[in-house]
Amino acid sequence: MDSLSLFCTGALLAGGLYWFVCVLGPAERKGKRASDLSGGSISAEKVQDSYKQYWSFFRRPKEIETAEKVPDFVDTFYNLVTDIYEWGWGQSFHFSPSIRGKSHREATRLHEEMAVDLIEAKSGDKILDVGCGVGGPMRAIASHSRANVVGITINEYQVKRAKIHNKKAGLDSLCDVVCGNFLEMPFPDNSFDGAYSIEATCHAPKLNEVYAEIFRVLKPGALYVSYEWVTTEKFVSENSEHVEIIQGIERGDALPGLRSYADIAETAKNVGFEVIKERDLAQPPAGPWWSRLKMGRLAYWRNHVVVTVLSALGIAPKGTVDVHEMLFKTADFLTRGGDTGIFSPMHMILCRKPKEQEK
Ligand SMILES: C=C(CC[C@@H](C)[C@H]1CC[C@H]2C3=CC[C@H]4[C@H](C)[C@@H](O)CC[C@]4(C)[C@H]3CC[C@]12C)C(C)C
Ligand SMILES: C[S@@+](CC[C@H](N)C(=O)[O-])C[C@H]1O[C@@H](n2cnc3c(N)ncnc32)[C@H](O)[C@@H]1O
Repeated sequence: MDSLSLFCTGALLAGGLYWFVCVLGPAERKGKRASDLSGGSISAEKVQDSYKQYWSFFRRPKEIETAEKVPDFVDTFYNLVTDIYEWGWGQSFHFSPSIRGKSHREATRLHEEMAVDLIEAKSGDKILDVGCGVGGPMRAIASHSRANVVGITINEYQVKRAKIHNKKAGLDSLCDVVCGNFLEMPFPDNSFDGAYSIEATCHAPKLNEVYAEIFRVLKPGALYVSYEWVTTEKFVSENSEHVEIIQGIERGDALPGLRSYADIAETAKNVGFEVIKERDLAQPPAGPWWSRLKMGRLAYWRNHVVVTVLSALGIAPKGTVDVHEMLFKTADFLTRGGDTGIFSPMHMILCRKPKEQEK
């Protein structure tokens, strides 16, 4: 081969690789590129070991007895997955019912706006986002209501990402983000006009602990809405397929054990809330929340090739392939959870902190 054809072949290969990674790579075109995938706050050389530690901790979620270690492992989980989530899903780390004629982006936004409408947030209010991720919902909610939103996440890397996004969106005057544990929040009693949590409190080993903490920081009369991950009334604990699906969801999503839908309102009442509304938003007429996952299978396969190539080239940290493979399998368990109807990621509960507190 002469040098000109060698050059042309090389240029074609490089162009093809660029197109595969940078053009096709970002499935949702939301700012993260495949070539930027990192282990969050974990240094590149420690990603593989951290993944192994995570996996051995969450392999058997029901057997986790060391509840106090959960937040640290949840933090590790989000260091490992945050970039992949942003790259392949977007800035809102949750599901939403699919809506005929609307894009995923629009359906996501409507699901987020519903939360803030339920808690009647208005301009000037101070609203708490419990487990805020990189702030997709926070930005939608702040621009919809003009309320001031303060988000809390256990993961320092997410704080950094959320602040960058807030600034880019011109919403940094309405949105603030702090790093902390939602089981011991760094906020005074009675300091928020409202609160919401979107698919986040499922990471708490004990739901009553996080609900009690939210109750503490809310002003009397304030509303709180949560979209909870639950097993539904269709889940049968003696059915081995059901158990396999639920355990698959737990270990691939850093969950210390999924709760039954029947426990949610009871827990809220036990910490002092009045329960105003409770509804599984996944129930008809809602379109399936898992159709987006199902439709994405081909893209996830392509993503896996991209991640494998980048990891082999030393661009993505070693271990990214394992993390991606875990997510690939988790997507399948979640889809099966949706198809069988035994699992819902959007069991909605709306609560009020009573105006007059009993002494
Ligand atoms: C609420 C939580 C997260 C919910 C979802 C946002 C995520 C659950 C599973 C994730 C994904 C699975 C497959 C990935 C795919 C293999 C990859 O190529 C691109 C990213 C995924 C689509 C990823 C995106 C986010 C999820 C859908 C939990 C953690 C409580
Ligand atoms: C699936 S993400 C959802 C993020 C966001 N609500 C959204 O919908 O985009 C769950 C979030 O809960 C946070 N989280 C989990 N356990 C936490 C804890 N103990 N304290 C604070 N945040 C926590 C994670 O860091 C992450 O930001």
